[in-house]
Amino acid sequence: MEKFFRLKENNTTVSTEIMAGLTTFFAMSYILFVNPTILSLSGMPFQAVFLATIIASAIGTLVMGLFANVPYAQAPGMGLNAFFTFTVVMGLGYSWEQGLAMVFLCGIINIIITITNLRKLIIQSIPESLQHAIGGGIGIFIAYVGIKNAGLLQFTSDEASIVSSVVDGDKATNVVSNGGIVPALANFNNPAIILALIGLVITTVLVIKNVKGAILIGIVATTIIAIPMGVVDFSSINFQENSLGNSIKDLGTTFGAAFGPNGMPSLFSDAAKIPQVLLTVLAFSLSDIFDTIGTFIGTGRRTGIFSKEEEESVMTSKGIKSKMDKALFADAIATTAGAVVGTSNVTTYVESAAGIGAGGRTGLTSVVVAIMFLLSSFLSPVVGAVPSQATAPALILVGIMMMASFKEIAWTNLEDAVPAFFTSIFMGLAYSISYGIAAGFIFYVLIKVVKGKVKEVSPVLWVVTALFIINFIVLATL
Ligand SMILES: Nc1nc2[nH]cnc2c(=O)[nH]1
Repeated sequence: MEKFFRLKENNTTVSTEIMAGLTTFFAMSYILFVNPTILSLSGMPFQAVFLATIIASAIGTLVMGLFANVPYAQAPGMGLNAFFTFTVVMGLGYSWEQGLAMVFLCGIINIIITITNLRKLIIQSIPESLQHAIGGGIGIFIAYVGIKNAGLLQFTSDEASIVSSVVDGDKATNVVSNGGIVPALANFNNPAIILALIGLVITTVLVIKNVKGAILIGIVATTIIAIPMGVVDFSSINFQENSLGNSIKDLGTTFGAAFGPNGMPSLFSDAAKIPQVLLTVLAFSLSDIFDTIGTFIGTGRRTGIFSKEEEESVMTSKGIKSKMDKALFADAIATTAGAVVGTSNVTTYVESAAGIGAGGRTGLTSVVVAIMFLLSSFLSPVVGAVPSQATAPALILVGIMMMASFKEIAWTNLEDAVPAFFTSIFMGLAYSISYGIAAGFIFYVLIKVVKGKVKEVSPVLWVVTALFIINFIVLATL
């Protein structure tokens, strides 16, 4: 174990890595239930997506741990599963099988740009100030995920602002609203939100006091407190209905569906639709590629998981040799594997920062997360019992830690501050890592042009910025 993961060299121990793995797993375990909920709205069977989520996350996370030896975990991303269901299937009218075929193509593009060093060129082209902004922005993003999961905010939409809604019986299951939706502080009048506050206080105190395992202790303590408060009810767990047998039976429907008659072949049968198919694959790819790059730059820099020398060797070395190369490769193959089993894009999760914050430094952390994913195929009801209010404080605190990158940005110089704002704060508000990066790039290029400093914009940055603009125009007109 010591030799394989080089624990001593990375200043860590087996117990720290296990604690970090559990922390990351519980911080991201919501995806086991949220991903099937979102993707099943596209017509995919819930139980099949549940198992596909586990299989794809476990494969991606294991490769990350065993091949790259870094403490990152993977799972289907929350931005792209919504894009899959609400834009590609419901909006553009593709079948979910065709959607999976597009995700598969996106995975192949990811693999190609990773092994041909194109991804390194892209990373190299991101200006230093924007790299720090991405780091701090991911802090805002993850803290915002935590604040929302804790239930600290409520959103009210006036009727005129509702763009579309899905209604099931007398219940709206999905509502899309424009800017007329307004966030506000929630009312502290129910046990769930009071539990979130208790969890936040416990975790803050433990973190400030530098207690070992603070974040995981916070999650466990909050879950235990949730039982007498009635937020978690173990007696209502239905082991029968959520059995592994049921999920395996259903998996046959999604496994390989990307290549069935309703999938890949039908995607290219109508020549008139091919441009739209290619642009949709481009939208998937841009978002996926920049999400991962952002997550690695944002979380790896500050913690030293990817050292300065490592980053430099990434730029000069050929092939897949450095840790970062291997991590990017592990990320690239996970989306492809996910499309085969039946889920939208699998990506490196920002929640990995929670385990890194708890001291995780090697692939052993990821192996623990992968084992937990596999175990949850048997124990899904128990995993589901950890309430989101218990993991939310971990996300908020880790987000705060990541915002330290902001100190590297010259906020008083508007030439730096404007792109940094869009890359970071807007990333959180738009709830998308890659669209934050896109907005940051666009304003960076604009400002350099206006200032007569065009030479400072690398060719790769020009191309990527142009692709993002095309992407936004296409999404607006589809
Ligand atoms: N990097 C990343 N982390 C996530 N955690 C939850 N959803 C996402 C996502 O889309 N990207």
